[in-house]
Amino acid sequence: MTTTVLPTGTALPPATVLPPSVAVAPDDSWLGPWPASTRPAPHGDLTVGGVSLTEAADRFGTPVYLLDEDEIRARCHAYREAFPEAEIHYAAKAFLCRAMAHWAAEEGLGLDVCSRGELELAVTTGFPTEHMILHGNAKSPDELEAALRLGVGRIVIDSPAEIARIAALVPHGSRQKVLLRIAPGIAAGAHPAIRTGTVDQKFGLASTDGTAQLAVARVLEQPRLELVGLHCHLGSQITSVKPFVQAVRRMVGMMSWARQAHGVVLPELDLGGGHGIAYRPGEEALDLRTLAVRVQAELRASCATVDLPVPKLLLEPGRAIVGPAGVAVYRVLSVKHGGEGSGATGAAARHTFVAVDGGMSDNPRPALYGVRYSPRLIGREASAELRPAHVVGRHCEAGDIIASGVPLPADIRPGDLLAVPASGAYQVSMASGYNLVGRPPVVAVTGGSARLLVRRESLADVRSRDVGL
Ligand SMILES: Cc1ncc(COP(=O)(O)O)c(C=O)c1O
Ligand SMILES: N[C@@H](CCCC[NH3+])C(=O)O
Repeated sequence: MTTTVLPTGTALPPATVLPPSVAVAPDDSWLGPWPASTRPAPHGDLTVGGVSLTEAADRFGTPVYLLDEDEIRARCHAYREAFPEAEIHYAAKAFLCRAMAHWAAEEGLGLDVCSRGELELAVTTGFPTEHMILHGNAKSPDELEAALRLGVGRIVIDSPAEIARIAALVPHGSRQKVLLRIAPGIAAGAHPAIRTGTVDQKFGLASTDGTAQLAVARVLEQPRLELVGLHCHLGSQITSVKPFVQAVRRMVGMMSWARQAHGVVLPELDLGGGHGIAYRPGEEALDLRTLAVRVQAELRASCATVDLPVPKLLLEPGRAIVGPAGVAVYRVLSVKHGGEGSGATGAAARHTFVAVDGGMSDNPRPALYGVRYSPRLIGREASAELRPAHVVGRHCEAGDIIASGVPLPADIRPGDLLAVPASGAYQVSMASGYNLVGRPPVVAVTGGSARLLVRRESLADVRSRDVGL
């Protein structure tokens, strides 16, 4: 895996001049890397949601994450339209703050939560707990206790041991709705670390060796558990419809088995999330409409084949709701050129390194999965020719790389601003305290105004947790 080295394929000769027009926002497609509201503005600026990115950088400091509220709402709406009979639960792990929970609720989405933190933050916004699904391959006793106390709608059982554990927490006279997470034996997802549909990994119960079948029987024996359906989540950043169609077939097969073996007709099928987005110009996203047509048609057909009533479909998209709505803005802190000779890859090359004031502490995805982004200069007209540069973070690791070989003006310099599209998912939510630089603020933009949702983590925040000497 090439996560900590610069890929040799991007080592363009220093003299290579790329075509003068970088793919300029806005992208026509709502699945493009920039939010649909993105517009060019004077002096090389861009606006998103009517808000100037350079003004936002000045007002909130950098790095800063902007979320286009209308884009998020439109994406929630698009899911509801594409799957009119399904329940759509936004996967909070992609990004959660109170405003995000509020938008999801207002747009008629439920919430997939996987920790007590996510659950209780959403509860503080008044998010209805009956529209929440609790996940987790290792739920703690206090998480389960909180979920039951607060009335979470469904709990997804992810291991045999959980069955009796959850049942024991359900008060006398009531029943908890549960789904069983199945590992359907399908390999899909952009990186091995985010493929969760295969049978030999930590999520779900394998249907190939009888583990899942035994778990169905055990759940049905528990009078305080109501088995409402089966769940699977294949993985993340999947850009093809095929694995989802295959999953429908396998899951319906399993539901058919449950009826034959136990006489139960399970009313729900949860297919999880995993819908891929474009991170760079020209990259493919999963097409929502095609997904909707193919999955719903397969569900009807598979059920008809085994004479099962069509279950209610549940989906849990995270990235596809919030990812394309986010833009990260960084300030350049230093520009330097690598020396002649071998770099981290061992290949002879001389690269330009543009270092910004954030990096793997606000976006660990490049270091985790070897992915690369497509930053662009904002805030000044650049007449210099475009040359390939590596945009790197400020952290103490050579693998802290945001982009490789992206075209930037040859006179890029400290003080310049770089904006990175498709930054709404799994960046702020996976931000860390590395090097104690402080996690960045999150700002909502809509209708020409910007409002702070999550403030920057300060030295005072860090000090307040540090209680010993
Ligand atoms: C159970 C479950 N549901 C939904 C999601 C959301 O995935 P994505 O953000 O790729 O749509 C995840 C994360 O991959 C997950 O683990
Ligand atoms: N964190 C991953 C996706 C995994 C989603 C959680 N199951 C990403 O950044 O792409």
